[in-house]
Amino acid sequence: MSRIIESYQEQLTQVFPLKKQALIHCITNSITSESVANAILFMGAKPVMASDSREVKDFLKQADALFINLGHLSQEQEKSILLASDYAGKVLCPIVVDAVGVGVSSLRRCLVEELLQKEPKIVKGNFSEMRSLCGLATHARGVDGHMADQTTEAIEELREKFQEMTLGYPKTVFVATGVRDLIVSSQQHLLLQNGVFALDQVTGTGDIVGGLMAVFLAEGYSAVVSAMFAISYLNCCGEQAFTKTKGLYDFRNDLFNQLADLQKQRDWYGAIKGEVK
Ligand SMILES: Nc1ncnc2c1ncn2[C@@H]1O[C@H](COP(=O)(O)OP(=O)(O)OP(=O)(O)O)[C@@H](O)[C@H]1O
Ligand SMILES: Cc1ncsc1CCO
Ligand SMILES: [Mg+2]
Repeated sequence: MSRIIESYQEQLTQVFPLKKQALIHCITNSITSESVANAILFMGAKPVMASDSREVKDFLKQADALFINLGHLSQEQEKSILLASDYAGKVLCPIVVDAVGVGVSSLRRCLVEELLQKEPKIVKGNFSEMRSLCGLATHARGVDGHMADQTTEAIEELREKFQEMTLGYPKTVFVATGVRDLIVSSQQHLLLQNGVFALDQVTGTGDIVGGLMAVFLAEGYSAVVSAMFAISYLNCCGEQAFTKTKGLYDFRNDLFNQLADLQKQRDWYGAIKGEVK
């Protein structure tokens, strides 16, 4: 049994089926919006994708968590993101920020820095995005993570930077995704090891995992546990899908089937691999 399972076994055995049909307000990119919405639905929660600044507060009043994804930023979306994050901060609605493309655009970087002031529960991105956010050298190109930013040395360097970040932002958990996945809070850090390469080849898997983190926050789990559940569940679904399918599009479809189905197996978490420190 892995250290991760040992440490979180009680919560892992009880997480599914989800206890409330949480409403997740997503301000996300139009490229993968449908994937994020269906992933949230297939998990057993409810998505709403509302991003017009004139109505964002009305939707947020009903929401149990807010997912902000910078993937397809526009002036109007920036306005909505700032309004929504202000309001969520006031009503204590948990926020996940997906810092898509932050390594490439200073506009996005400034926005993430502003969002950090709103005390989001989780700020995530792939290794290239998160290294860049922390001021480390990066091979960030477009919105994809680069393998050179995920070597053991690069991961260790980022872990130290994340720990520094938690001194300034103690209420935020920092997460980097890729072949391995790093989760760092002011108290502890986790390094997860599940998943398959096909998850990197299908667009939006990072966006989905951000939406799933918001689902678990809405269910009342801590930020570390929510990040771990989201990544581990998606990656176990990916492993299952990969064994069954031939082409990438079949893989993508079966990944969604698995999101709905794997949770029905009591021992779904048995394949989780990783370390806790
Ligand atoms: N090569 C890989 N091996 C195993 N798991 C992977 C691999 N690449 C990505 N993953 C998993 O896929 C999910 C998405 O991570 P990734 O780093 O690709 O996000 P991303 O770059 O933000 O994706 P996108 O921009 O397409 O939404 C995570 O759960 C991660 O653990
Ligand atoms: C391809 C792409 N471009 C901006 S966001 C996005 C989806 C992955 O986040
Ligand atoms: Mg991403």
